[in-house]
Amino acid sequence: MKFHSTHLEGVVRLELRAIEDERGWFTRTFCAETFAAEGLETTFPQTNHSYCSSRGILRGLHYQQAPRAEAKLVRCVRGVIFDVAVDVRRDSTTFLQWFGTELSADRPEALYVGPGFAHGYQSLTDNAAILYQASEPYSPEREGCLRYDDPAIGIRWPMESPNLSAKDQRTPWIDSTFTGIVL
Ligand SMILES: Cc1cn([C@H]2C[C@H](O)[C@@H](COP(=O)(O)OP(=O)(O)O[C@H]3O[C@H](C)C(=O)[C@H](O)[C@H]3O)O2)c(=O)[nH]c1=O
Repeated sequence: MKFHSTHLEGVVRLELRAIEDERGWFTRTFCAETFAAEGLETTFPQTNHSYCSSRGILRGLHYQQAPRAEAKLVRCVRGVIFDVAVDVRRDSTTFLQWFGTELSADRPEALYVGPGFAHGYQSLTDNAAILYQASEPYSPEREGCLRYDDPAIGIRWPMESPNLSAKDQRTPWIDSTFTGIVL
């Protein structure tokens, strides 16, 4: 696997090696030793699988605050999604900057989103799904939310008028009182 840095320190694109044969292909999606050598989290006590029945669904953007700030290793396992990370680390030089990338189940790739980033994704096909490992257990009491269309962040999503959960619809835009999180 190859690790490609992004303009956000802590968000890394993974190019996985597909070993092909007449049956199909095999790829390793995680390796503690390799991740440790890259300075990435290596312990993922939880794995989540989320499915979007139709294109245009947008989940997020969510993050967990310290001491439950979590890294996520995201793989698209069905269809195609647009995956986004937003830097919410208070003292970061890229505070509130975002990175987005398309992930496809047909390509051996993943996105590592480190602690201190809000994460969200939009389904670009019907029946899209992601499988993602989290470095902290689910802690709703520590959850923070950013609105997908917050002008303070300016994310350019591929599809307009997304289908949101009630929780995400209720999420307000941030104002000057939002100072991010400290890890
Ligand atoms: C995340 C999570 C959720 N839940 C329960 C809580 C709700 O009853 C139900 C759906 O939760 P929610 O609407 O927050 O799911 P998403 O909108 O997909 O949220 C996710 O969206 C973006 C993409 C993320 O990166 C986070 O992992 C996560 O916040 O699953 C759990 O029981 N455990 C969990 O780890």
